[in-house]
Amino acid sequence: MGTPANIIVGSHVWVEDPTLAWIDGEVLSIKNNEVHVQTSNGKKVTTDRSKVFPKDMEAPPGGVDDMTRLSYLHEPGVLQNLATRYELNEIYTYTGSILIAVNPFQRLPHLYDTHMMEQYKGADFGELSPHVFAIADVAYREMINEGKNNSILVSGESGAGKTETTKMLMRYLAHLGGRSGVEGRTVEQQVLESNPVLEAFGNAKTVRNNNSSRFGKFVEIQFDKTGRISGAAIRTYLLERSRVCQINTPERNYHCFYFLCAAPHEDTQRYKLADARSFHYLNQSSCIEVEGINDAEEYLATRRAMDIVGINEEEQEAIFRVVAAVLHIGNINFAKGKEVDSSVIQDDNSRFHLNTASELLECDCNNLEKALITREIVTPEEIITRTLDPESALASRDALAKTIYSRLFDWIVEKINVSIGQDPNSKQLIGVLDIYGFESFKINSFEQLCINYTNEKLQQHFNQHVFKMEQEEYTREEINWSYIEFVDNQDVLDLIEKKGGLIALLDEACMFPRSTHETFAQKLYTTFKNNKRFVKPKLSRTDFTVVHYAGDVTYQADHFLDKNKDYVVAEHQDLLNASSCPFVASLFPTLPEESSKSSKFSSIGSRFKAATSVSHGDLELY
Ligand SMILES: Nc1ncnc2c1ncn2[C@@H]1O[C@H](COP(=O)(O)OP(=O)(O)OP(=O)(O)O)[C@@H](O)[C@H]1O
Repeated sequence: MGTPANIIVGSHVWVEDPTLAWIDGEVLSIKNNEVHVQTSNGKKVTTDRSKVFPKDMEAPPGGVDDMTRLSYLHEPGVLQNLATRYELNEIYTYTGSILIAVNPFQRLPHLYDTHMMEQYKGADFGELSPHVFAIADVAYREMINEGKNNSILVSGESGAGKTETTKMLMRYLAHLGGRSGVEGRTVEQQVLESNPVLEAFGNAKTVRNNNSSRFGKFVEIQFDKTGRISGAAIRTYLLERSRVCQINTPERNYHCFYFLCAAPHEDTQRYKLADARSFHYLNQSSCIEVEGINDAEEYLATRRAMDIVGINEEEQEAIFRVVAAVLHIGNINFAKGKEVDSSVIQDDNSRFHLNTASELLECDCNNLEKALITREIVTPEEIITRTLDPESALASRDALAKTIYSRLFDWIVEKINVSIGQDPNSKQLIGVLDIYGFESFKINSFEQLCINYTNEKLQQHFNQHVFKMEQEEYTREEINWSYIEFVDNQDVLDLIEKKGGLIALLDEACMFPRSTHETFAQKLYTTFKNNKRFVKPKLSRTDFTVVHYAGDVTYQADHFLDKNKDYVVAEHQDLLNASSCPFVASLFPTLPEESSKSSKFSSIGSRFKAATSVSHGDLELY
């Protein structure tokens, strides 16, 4: 990064610090590659020359509003600039045409009022202080003036402020393209008002964020010829299904479960609900209440928001019935049956939850029981019914809960789209993509691979467009510059998405009945033995490391096969398709003959691969 500066005795520099990340200081002496630095907090540090970065002593005290104006574009310089501005409540900073937002963790209403919106309307980019409105304004103006579709990408780690930023972008676009004096609710109002509904069903408290979105979102705003908003569509992907059945302290399950348990008595009674602590899907974590969230109030607010987005009373009733059913399903436990590898409903308590779940889903209770503890195997000659041991029955139970919940979420998104309405004649659109940033945890699974793969794609987009564009501009303007080095990540993408790559091998493993996560991992080890971007960790039989552009991430292959398979167990499909509740039956429509005969497996990884190319297909990204 940047040009290596001449560091001599007396130079002001930055060195790494274990607690502060970076600390400034002065070079005392240099021996070969060893640099001795007196830091500003009174310590003496010895470090390698390659880890010492020059400090710009002439940097303005309030920082610069565009990082490209920094004398040294290195990590400590960038962080120092952001920190200086943050101290002054300047949360936005440009890097060329990219906006960096630092979460203020406090409401700053003056930044987002109508007066502010008016200021940014039509202002030249860079004329005013960096702001999310300026980004939306460029996207809108270019669309109007040049007829270009645009896409704004909002990325960052969990809790960084993506959802808030997306809301501000939408608000500003609604301000520019909104219609006044239209009867009823306008498209833009509906898009904004759909947020509380999506958040109730798709957000949860995580370690980092009390209201973390557990799905990716692409909002497409359509405009008519005059630049007025004429339609919108929301596409969501990769809802974290595992959260429905498994959570750890201090996280929570999806908000709607707690909202419903805190609903007025007549509602909880109708769904036979009790305290949230009595449900297995919620009490695996000791966190039931969240500071700042009043579940009882949120329940009513969610109902109101559903009214607004066109989900009628009857549909709301059905939605919450399904949510309650998922909770009851989670409380069904199994004991060993008389026969080998068989199971029975554990006790009266479990039977109560089984009965209640079947009442709420309006499906046959015996069939529900059968669907949980047996599995039919279709062979060319006959249909064999196999019993499941208690462990497999639990897995079957959780699979059912996850399927029901994710179908419910998809239904809600679809319903919002229908009620907002699309404009089939729209030729112009602005897309806002709110996507998780790069993730690397202690334990990384299939979800992290999908997320990091998307980020590799986005990184490549930046490499190809932003860096190249900037460099071409410098060359055109004959500015003397040194190449900004960027890491080409095509080889990581090849490893993941190419024919014979990671996703293809995973799909292949999912199709062979005898594959296990061990055989899958072994296949990866042999196939990518000489791949620079792939590492087999020592002493591990199932972990693998991918050398991503942002760092190494070690994935645990354990649940990859299951997580990649998006299939509905045939018994579950038949059971719910036969529900006498039209709403529940509509979540499980009869499959066309063709696909029901063939394998029901559809790969989430491959779908994700397709989605990442669609979402930034031919759109211009910011
Ligand atoms: N511009 C802002 N002004 C005020 N508060 C903000 C702003 N941006 C973020 N926050 C605060 O930070 C919290 C987390 O932000 P947000 O939910 O947008 O993060 P996120 O990046 O979408 O996280 P996740 O990926 O977990 O969904 C918000 O609930 C809000 O309290």
